[in-house]
Amino acid sequence: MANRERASCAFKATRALGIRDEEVKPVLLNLLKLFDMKWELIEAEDYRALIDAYFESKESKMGSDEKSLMEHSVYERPSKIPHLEQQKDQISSSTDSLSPVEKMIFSSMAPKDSTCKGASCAFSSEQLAVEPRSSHPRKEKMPSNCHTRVFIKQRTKQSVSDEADFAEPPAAVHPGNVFQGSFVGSTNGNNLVTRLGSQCDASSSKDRMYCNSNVLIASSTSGEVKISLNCDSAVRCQNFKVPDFNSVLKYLEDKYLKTHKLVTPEFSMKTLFKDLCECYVQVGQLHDPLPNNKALRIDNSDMVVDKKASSSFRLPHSSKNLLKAKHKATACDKKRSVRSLNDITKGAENVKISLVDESGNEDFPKFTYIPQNIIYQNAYVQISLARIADVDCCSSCSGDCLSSRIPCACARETGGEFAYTPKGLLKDDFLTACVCMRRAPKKDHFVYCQDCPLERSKNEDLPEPCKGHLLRKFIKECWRKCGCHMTCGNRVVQRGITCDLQVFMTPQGKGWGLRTLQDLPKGSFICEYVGEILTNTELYERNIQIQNRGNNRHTYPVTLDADWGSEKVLRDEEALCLDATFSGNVARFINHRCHDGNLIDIPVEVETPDRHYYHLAFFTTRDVTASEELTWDYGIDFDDYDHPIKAFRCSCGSAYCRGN
Ligand SMILES: C[S@@+](CC[C@H](N)C(=O)[O-])C[C@H]1O[C@@H](n2cnc3c(N)ncnc32)[C@H](O)[C@@H]1O
Repeated sequence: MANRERASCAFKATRALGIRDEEVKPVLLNLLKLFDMKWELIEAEDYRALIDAYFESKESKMGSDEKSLMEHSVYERPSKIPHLEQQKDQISSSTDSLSPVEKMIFSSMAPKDSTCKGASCAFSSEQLAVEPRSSHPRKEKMPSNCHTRVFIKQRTKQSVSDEADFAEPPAAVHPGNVFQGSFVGSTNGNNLVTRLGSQCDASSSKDRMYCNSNVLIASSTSGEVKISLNCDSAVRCQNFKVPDFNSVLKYLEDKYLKTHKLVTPEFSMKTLFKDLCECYVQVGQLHDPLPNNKALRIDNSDMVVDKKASSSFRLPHSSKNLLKAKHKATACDKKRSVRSLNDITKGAENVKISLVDESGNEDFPKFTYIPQNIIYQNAYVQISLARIADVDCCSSCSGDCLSSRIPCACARETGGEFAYTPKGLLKDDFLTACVCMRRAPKKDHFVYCQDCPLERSKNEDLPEPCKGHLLRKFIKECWRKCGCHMTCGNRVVQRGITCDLQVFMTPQGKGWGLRTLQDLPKGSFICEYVGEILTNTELYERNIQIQNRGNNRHTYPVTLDADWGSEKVLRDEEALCLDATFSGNVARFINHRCHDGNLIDIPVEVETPDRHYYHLAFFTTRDVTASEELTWDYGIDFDDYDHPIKAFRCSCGSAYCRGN
């Protein structure tokens, strides 16, 4: 790959964390210099060297107040990359810059000439990586098979057993010993060093040299506590991969919850740490614990917190409860961490779609990701090649229909012209017509049902007359029976998502939202609205069930049937709707904006020649810049109090807001 491409990939990775390209650029240039243009060192582990360096540079530019604010309330920096640390050749060989506690840990853990021998590993002060406390990045070196470790630092004056928020990011994580032993404590003036591990004898420096120092806790009267975990038995496991620490914590938490371990009288911090080490080793061997299904349920149990965005060693909330720590409110309590998922689609789309919660407070959404519509139960969607007549397809075409002089049969729907440009964007005229029909509909843009299913759902006995349904312009894409290639320019929606999207927690209280991580020109296809296809009857029953459970709906079903508004009476068990509440794609996160949303939903006919079933696709109504939230007008009548789905109080921020 050329430098330019590699740089743009690096920016993509940092954009995913909400960092602007201009801020990353100087850091990237510095790193390239430092690493002698060795891109692979920067790209390793999802650009962690770059992200690390970015935060270091940010911290070094800040005043101390700002620094502590950042440490306590905004981001938690990703952890160091151990093997990169080894590669940096400017290595500090002294402990001068270490805090008293750090020095104490090093000097008590092993003598300076200690070595690594197979699985048994002792550290020298030079060998241990230390999370820099100063704003100046310090280069560290570690022995090759002792390349990871954990440091946990607490800034409050509590004892370690009260610890409930291990908020400092780990410097590195090392596969080491599963420990089996007892506490051994030693005091040194105002400082206390505690070691856990059966094979250690704190009184013997010789033993210490080769002992399997499993947990070392050091505290000082200034309130600083450091905990070092060493689980080096994992070194012996051939298939061990350094796990994400949040996954380890979740694993441990689940284990405890299942067995009610914490309520047993045997509970102690020692056993907790022992278990933590064991879980570390276990998760390190479970490389791909989840089957890569097309549709996987996302819930907290298979949540993997992205290392990049959340490498801090922080106990999940329920773990905090489990610890039952009497935790006094301190500045540390308020510390939040960016929590993220690397890909909510779990590989089901062409592109990864990340999710970030910069507030660090939210539960991840629970739903099943599906990349294509699925029929819930009774919806009658008839897809068959036999139903597509020759006039409904372009079987004699080849290659790219857009390049042919005469538009093929598939362009008939869009007035004999294709809806797309050769660049895959919606043509301006077509888009403008769609937007105008939506934002300034004329009388003749509405159709009225004789017996409206929507009104029936509001009042079955005495339905009001139909209020009218907006006519829609359709796109017709080429499909299987067409002779053209899959790369034909008239196949945009069916090729799926191609842009860089991210689900994020909106700061305006709208819940999760969707944003773009790249600039998007007007007319770009974003995604389809994917969900379960239900009949109107099924949707009605589902709404009642949701209400009976005392819940409000959080997703908005859309009507998916152009027969609505037709002359014939549309029966409830025929009318189709799309609901993404339980199963859906990324579109379920797109929030509403009154009138001037930057997206519009347009029906697309793909595999059926009629409009009983169609796809609903989102396109940008204007140029959209990277990091802008994507929104569309749900078409809600906020004054319709009889509507089966209660409207929310709108905080779209539009000058034309109808619902606040
Ligand atoms: C399709 S979902 C969008 C994703 C949703 N925010 C979430 O967290 O899953 C629709 C729901 O989002 C919220 N929402 C969407 N647009 C909103 C707006 N403009 N103001 C307030 N809440 C909004 C409402 O709770 C609505 O029921």
